[in-house]
Amino acid sequence: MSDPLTIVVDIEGTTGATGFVVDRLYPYSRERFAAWIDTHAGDPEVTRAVAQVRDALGEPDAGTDRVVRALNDWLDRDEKATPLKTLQGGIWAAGFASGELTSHFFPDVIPVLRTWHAAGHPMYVYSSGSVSAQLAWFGNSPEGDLLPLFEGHFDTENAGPKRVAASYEKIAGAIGAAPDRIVFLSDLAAELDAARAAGWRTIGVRRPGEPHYDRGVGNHPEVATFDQADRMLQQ
Ligand SMILES: CSCCC(=O)C(=O)COP(=O)(O)O
Ligand SMILES: [Mg+2]
Repeated sequence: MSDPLTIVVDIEGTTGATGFVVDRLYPYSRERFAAWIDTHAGDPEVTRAVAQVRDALGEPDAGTDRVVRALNDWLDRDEKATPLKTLQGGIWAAGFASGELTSHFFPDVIPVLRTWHAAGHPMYVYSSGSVSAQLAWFGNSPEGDLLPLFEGHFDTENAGPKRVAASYEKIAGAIGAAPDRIVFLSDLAAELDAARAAGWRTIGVRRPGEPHYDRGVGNHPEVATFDQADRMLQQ
């Protein structure tokens, strides 16, 4: 018998509502970028992210105001730029640690994640949200700490962009699993296409009410809930 499939999940639109991220988390970070950058000037993660913003702008001497403007422009366009995600991750992690933020999951998700873990499926997260954001998110769920369910976390910094096949090849190498023994669940066809191009199995999560619903998930096997995904994996 073959090893259990490795399951990799996206966050926004797949395990939780896009609206929660955009309406709750994004404003939370927007209000705090300037103070965060100025009060964490000695933090290497912040220094690196600010340098990446300056590089992207082509303005090596950009001050905090200019950097914050760039971050907010990316937020307005929902551009998943790595330095934006790094800085958001630090700000959100502090918000989760203080109890100001709690994460959000669709009601079908946590029970199925527990079932998959109990059945021996190694599970990972791959999100544009930074690894620090992911750790805070899964560590502070309405049902407590979900981190023990996962073997590891990938983001655009340690794996690369989510619409590029090479990122999935890199993750498969890091996990040490054969590509055709990994299944990726995401709400975005472009991400699923990239995973499939790397040889992964794919499941498109298409939830009524989500902003990407009308776009569909291309020609990937499609579910509306994690219960349906669980049944699909058992076939
Ligand atoms: C707690 S992670 C925050 C979500 C986020 O910032 C994001 O961009 C999610 O994108 P995903 O790749 O999970 O769709
Ligand atoms: Mg998503």
